[in-house]
Amino acid sequence: MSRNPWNTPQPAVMSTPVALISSTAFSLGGVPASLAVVELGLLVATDHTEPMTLLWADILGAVVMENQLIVYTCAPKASGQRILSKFTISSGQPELLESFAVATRYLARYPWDTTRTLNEILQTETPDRRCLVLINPVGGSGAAERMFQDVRGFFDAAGIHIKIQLTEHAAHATEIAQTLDLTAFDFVVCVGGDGLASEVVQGLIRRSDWHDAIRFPIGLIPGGSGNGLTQSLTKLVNEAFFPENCAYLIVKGSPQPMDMMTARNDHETFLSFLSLAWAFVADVDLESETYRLLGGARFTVSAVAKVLSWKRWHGALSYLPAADDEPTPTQYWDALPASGDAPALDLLPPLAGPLPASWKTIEGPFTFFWATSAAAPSSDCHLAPGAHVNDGYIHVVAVPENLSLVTQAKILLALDSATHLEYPQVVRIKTRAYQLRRTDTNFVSIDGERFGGSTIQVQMHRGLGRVMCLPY
Ligand SMILES: Nc1ncnc2c1ncn2[C@@H]1O[C@H](COP(=O)(O)OP(=O)(O)OP(=O)(O)O)[C@@H](O)[C@H]1O
Repeated sequence: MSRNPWNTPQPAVMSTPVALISSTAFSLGGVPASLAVVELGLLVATDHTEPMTLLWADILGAVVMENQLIVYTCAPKASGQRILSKFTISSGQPELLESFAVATRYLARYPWDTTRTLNEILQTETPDRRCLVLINPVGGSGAAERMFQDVRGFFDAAGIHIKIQLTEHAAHATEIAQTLDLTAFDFVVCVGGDGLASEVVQGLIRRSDWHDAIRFPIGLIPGGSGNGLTQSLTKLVNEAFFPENCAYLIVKGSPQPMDMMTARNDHETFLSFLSLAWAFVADVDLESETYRLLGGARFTVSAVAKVLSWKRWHGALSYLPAADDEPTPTQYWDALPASGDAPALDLLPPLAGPLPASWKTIEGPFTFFWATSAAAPSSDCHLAPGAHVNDGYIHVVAVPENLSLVTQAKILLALDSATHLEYPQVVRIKTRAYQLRRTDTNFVSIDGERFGGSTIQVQMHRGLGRVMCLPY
């Protein structure tokens, strides 16, 4: 169950609301109206209509224009998609309008707290926020720029100042993140796929101030072909998966801890926030580049070609098993001081050395291997139901055996509905550190990016980074 305070079911109308401020000096559509700031939202009433409540959960902000209070809301439609709309109410009393606007902006941003007095709220101008918006113009089907224009209103309504920058080439987002003045913005928004966000993460972790930089909050709008993190986040807080809802999570949200993993081979390290795919999935992901002109269909075409190729991947998975009764992993920053050149790798054995006695090993051949920190490493694949972006665990889903063409196809098709776990050939493992030793020389795919090496080790760091989201 989500602990998100905004998402608890709320009645549209309060029966006995206690008002923080209320006034009858308003008019709505030319008829006298009353407006009250109550626990659930703004309560509006006229003599001619049923009272209605604009919920704080849906309100993004408010401004005063001439003699009007304009409240921006984004209640979801039946499909769950949030739609930006304006509610306007008039009054001839400018100070009253301003009081309601200040209180609305405050309560739209911070959940109701009875310890704050009206005076405190009215004297606290909610600070504006600033964000850098990075857009990958070639991500997915190339529609990221237009997609951001469609959701930009959510940022404006919430009073967030934005600076837009289009990425001009591969690795541009890494360069930007490496030199970004972290004091100039409150967070960065990536409009693209997981690959764009991954580039930002690589830039942040390569800085000399990495221990501050890696906690710089990242928001995501799904404008790529692989949008696993946004899919996983929306699921966690019971939001529908639409670009508007992802914008809502950013503007109504605050920085939330996000697990990250260090992957290493014998010559480099890579910081991942989502997943490592090897075998079938990695080959399909990386080879689908060849079919980019086909848009989203490129993955299907690439997958069919790969199933028919009858390829198998040889190697061994070794991992630190998680005991059922082990204590919850400690958040990285609670356990370790901000020191060293990079996140500490205390759970991994030397790359060429023997494995710890407590580790287990599964030998291949592997047909399927995907390790994820979130439930959905890709928007249409519910790989590890129940996995949480801040549970401190890596969830490995693998098939360490040969499969018939038919069973392989059935398991792949079952990923969408998470029924793949019902197949006895599918193994699910929970771990904080693992090693993959393999004979093939293909790249694995980490958050959509290529990574090589015959031996790859991965360690989880619980809550190392931060993502903009509603509390989860
Ligand atoms: N202007 C650009 N020109 C070419 N490549 C770019 C540009 N901007 C970003 N990229 C590259 O695009 C890659 C993929 O981006 P992104 O994840 O946003 O989209 P995607 O369609 O989901 O990608 P993927 O190919 O991983 O499925 C990034 O890793 C980045 O290197």
